Amino acid sequence: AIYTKPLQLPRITYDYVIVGAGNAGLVVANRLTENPKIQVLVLEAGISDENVLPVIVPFLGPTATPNTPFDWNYTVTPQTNLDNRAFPYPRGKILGGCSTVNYMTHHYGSSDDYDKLARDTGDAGWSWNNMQKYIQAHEKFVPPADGHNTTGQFIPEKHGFKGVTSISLPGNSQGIDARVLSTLDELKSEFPFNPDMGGGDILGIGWAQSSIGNGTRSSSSTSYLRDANSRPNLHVLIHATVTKLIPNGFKNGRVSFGGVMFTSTNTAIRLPSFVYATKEIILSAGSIGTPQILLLSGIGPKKELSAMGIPTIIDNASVGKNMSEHVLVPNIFQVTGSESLDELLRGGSFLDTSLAQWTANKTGPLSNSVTNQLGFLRLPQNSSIFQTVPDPSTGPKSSHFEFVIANFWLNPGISVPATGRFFTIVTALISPTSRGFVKLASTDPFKAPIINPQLLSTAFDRFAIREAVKATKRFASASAWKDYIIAPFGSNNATTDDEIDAHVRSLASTVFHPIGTATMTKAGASWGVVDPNLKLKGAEGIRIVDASVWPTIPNAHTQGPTYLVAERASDLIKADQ
Ligand SMILES: Cc1cc2nc3c(=O)[nH]c(=O)nc-3n(C[C@H](O)[C@H](O)[C@H](O)COP(=O)(O)OP(=O)(O)OC[C@H]3O[C@@H](n4cnc5c(N)ncnc54)[C@H](O)[C@@H]3O)c2cc1C
Repeated sequence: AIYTKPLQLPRITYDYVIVGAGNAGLVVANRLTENPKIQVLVLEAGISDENVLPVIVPFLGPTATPNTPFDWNYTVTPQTNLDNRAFPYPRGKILGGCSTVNYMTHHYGSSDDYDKLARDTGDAGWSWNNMQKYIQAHEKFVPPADGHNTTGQFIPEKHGFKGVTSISLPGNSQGIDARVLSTLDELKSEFPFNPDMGGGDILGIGWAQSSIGNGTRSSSSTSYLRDANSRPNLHVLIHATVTKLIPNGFKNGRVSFGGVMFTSTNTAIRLPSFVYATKEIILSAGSIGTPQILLLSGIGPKKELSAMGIPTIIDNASVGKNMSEHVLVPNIFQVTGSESLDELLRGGSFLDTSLAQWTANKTGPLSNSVTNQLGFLRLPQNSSIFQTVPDPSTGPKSSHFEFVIANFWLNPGISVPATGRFFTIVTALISPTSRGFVKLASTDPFKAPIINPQLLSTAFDRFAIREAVKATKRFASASAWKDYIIAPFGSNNATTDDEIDAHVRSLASTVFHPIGTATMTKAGASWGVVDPNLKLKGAEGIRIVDASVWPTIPNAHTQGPTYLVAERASDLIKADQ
């Protein structure tokens, strides 16, 4: 059941308390309550996702953030290498977390990502070989909203059809789809077609897969929670902000945790409440929330904690560090004709008729995510940067940068101009070597932490994103675009390296894929926050299950890898029962 006030809770002690009803937390909640004897409470700071149109209608996804009631509304610190710009850094504050507010692109990364994770943690359980079975558990591949013939657009053997979360191919074909395919044919040595990037082979450009079913967003809330919500042993409290983890003694020579302190934002007086876990507390508050709660609880770098006046319970220098992100640069072109979808963003009659169509039968442009085709590409092996920097990709099947192709103005944070038609090739840096951090700005749990991803702070990152932008120019020079693209828009007309760097610095932000702030490492490693079983190092009773545990950012939009981590985490937790 979903409760809105602490007084509605049926008990104060549960087997497991999960902090955060987000992407990962609701997977664990579902899997653990498969056993009717296990009592699970999930505490979520955000609101219910019911009847919130921007999070239900796929194409409206980008309007779900920033600066909305279901966003944490964070801002990154001014980024030195991006003209000192600070910009919004959305995170979902709603049932389903970021899976409810994201752009729905869905896949799992390269098989190399998982094999590297297995090597780095010394645990073969994280290898691609073992992790693939969780795709079957997680994924319910369904027909696209327009019911078109999908032969040749994906490889069925790579997918699950009986899992929980609906995944589909694009539900509304676009005028540019054929132009993209023709470009892949014409320039196949640089931009090969990938018949299916949903199963570990990500290189090349192909059809996007999205967490959409029946023309509607499929989030961890609409799938894992809805699936399990009628179970009497699952309890979810919303409007509940967790402020601290409470120790209850020592076990096996380590500090043991059993209590969770939280404050309801839905009561007249904000007083702390307490709940208890007899088995484990599962921290699933995401890459920003998880380190914030650890630090508020005295788990983190002693120097930082002491400076804030917080007594150190576990001195761990890695908490909040190793933050890694995919840098995003929109490369916008002006186009002719009326094929582009910009009118939807301008809110005129096209939006009205599209919304009426979506309401009537969940089809049309609004039933789709922002992209029909995307892909992952490598820098050439003889690139000059590799003379001084080792290849940071997770392996030969992994990429250095990504293209996301959108038939409209896709520039997160900057509104579409009042007139004009646009086409965007978004480039993203997929193998960044920059590392940033999250740390407390205040001991007040209701104050946002300091978030500094330190984007483009290495020579490799600046080189790779520059080369990615150059690649978009070669892509757009194919004959398929000759009668469509009029000219590059604004700073996208850059040609020299210096001009491209200026274009990047002035427009770059991120794909909102933070990971690494509670990194998983080998049990005896000198750094890291959790061990390969996702248990908090130096503690008993706490596991961390969310995107923050990834040591290296996967070759994916991060919801898919987060789902797989949460599925395996559920098995690890069950194995200890
Ligand atoms: C705008 C945007 C677009 C994106 N687009 C895509 C995309 O297209 N495809 C893709 O794969 N990925 C995308 N991502 C990234 C992806 O959604 C996330 O990486 C992933 O969902 C993170 O899952 P998580 O479980 O780690 O965290 P979350 O899903 O963020 O879950 C954390 C939960 O914990 C709650 N919480 C935090 N602190 C507290 C607290 N103190 N007390 C109680 N509850 C708390 C939060 O409210 C949230 O519900 C996008 C993200 C954003 C923000």
